[in-house]
Amino acid sequence: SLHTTTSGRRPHPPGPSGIPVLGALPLVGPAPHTGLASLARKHGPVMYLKMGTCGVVVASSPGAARTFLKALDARFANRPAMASAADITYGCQNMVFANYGAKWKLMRKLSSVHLLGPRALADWARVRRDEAGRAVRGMAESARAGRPVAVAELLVCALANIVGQITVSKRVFDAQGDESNSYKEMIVSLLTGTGMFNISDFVPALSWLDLQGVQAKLRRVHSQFDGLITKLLAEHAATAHQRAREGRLDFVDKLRASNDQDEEGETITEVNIKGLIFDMFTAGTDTSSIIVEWAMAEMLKNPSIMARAQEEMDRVVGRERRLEESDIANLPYLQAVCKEAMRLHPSTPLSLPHFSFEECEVDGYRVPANTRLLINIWAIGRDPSAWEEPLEFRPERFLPSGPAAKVDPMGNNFELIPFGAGRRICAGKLAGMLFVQYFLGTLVQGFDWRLPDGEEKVDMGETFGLALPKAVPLRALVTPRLVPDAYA
Ligand code: HEM
Repeated sequence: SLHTTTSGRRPHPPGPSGIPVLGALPLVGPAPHTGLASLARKHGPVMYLKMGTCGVVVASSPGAARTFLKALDARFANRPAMASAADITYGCQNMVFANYGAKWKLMRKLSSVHLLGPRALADWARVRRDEAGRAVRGMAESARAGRPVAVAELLVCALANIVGQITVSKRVFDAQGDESNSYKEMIVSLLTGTGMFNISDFVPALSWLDLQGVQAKLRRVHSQFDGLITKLLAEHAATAHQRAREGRLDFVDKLRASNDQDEEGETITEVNIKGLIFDMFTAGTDTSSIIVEWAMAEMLKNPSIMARAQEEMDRVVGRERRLEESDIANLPYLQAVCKEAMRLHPSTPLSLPHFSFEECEVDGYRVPANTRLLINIWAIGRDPSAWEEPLEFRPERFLPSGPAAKVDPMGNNFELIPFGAGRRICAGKLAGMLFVQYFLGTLVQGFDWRLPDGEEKVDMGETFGLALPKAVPLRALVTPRLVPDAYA
């Protein structure tokens, strides 16, 4: 038949042929999400290519994502061994890069029960309200001083303080400034380093050369980060008695306690604990802040969208008090803005790589065992067969009367999968959604926004890594719009 080669085996899905050794790597270019999207326009939504010695399959349409993350989800639930990942994640003993197996399951379950599931999230509401309050006070101060607000830095700082409190009972940064800047730099270097198409990962024979210098840089940043985590854990140990006496255990306390219950013979080691803290600080902070920053940039570019969002705030919340999380359900336009920002600016454009256990068949083609799977979330959100005017920032499409009213981003509708889908879907999707809605809402309700004098246009360029932040961080001037008491 058409799909049988002379050897009697089915062929791989279509794709570009590359050059010796590097394969298709040079075709992908420095911004792989766009490079792979243009290759997919030529070769199709299920594309197979060689990157170095590795086989890679790329899904670039909602239908292709459904095939891999629903029909074939179990077979692709592993993670590839990546040199750049092993260097920064305690040899993949964290959750994000763990192989699909009993240890991963246990880490995921404990994280959900004690940190990221609906009940745990409700328990930490006070921490989020507190940090949003501090952020708002800091912004009111910037307003008085006529100083622009650096949106991403402000948010990363607030989110890291939330993560610090719920994992190890510690606010990690007292104020914005040098300390939070260096922390943000650490995260950014880690995310850009891991997301980069690292030649060593694809051509293991060349890995000792570290051609791009990625691993050396990652190892440096990682040892800095490990220093921070080690210090936090030492302080944490010193105050364990007090927390036990007062009955207010944090995530790390609960992880340790879970070992006494001997879950199916699996235990959480001290290295796993470090790995999980690392995951929460990296996966849990810059992802949400990137989306809020993009949403603010889009609204500064489109003032009528900002006006509509603020009009909704005035009607539903008023100006006498700050937004609360319980208001979000009554703010459909805010929700629509968040979805639209996630569609056009997903924080992890190629998701995280998956890896197949065994050979399988897709649309009559053969995908071998040990193939990497990339889901081009970025291209899917801009797919013209799924979205009207895909490049326009138009929150109205998600309103109850709009064409995408029923599309939710939680992994059920494959045209919008900012958190991925299936077994490996983002473990923090509820927290991420809440962070984005609550913090974006707080910024929009609390302040009027304008660009600093002399800046006429918002720069909308992207920087590619594992995450996709704005190339130029957004800075803007704010004016309070609530009664003064609301900022106290
Ligand atoms: C809006 C914010 C966020 C976005 C867009 C996002 C997106 C993603 C994506 C695309 C993945 C990969 C899914 C896959 O492999 O198929 C992922 C994995 C993960 N995320 Fe998130 N994330 C966000 C926030 C968070 C938060 C707040 C946390 C925790 C505090 C978190 C923790 C994780 C973890 C632990 C994984 C690995 C799951 C696994 O491998 O089983 N994320 N996220």
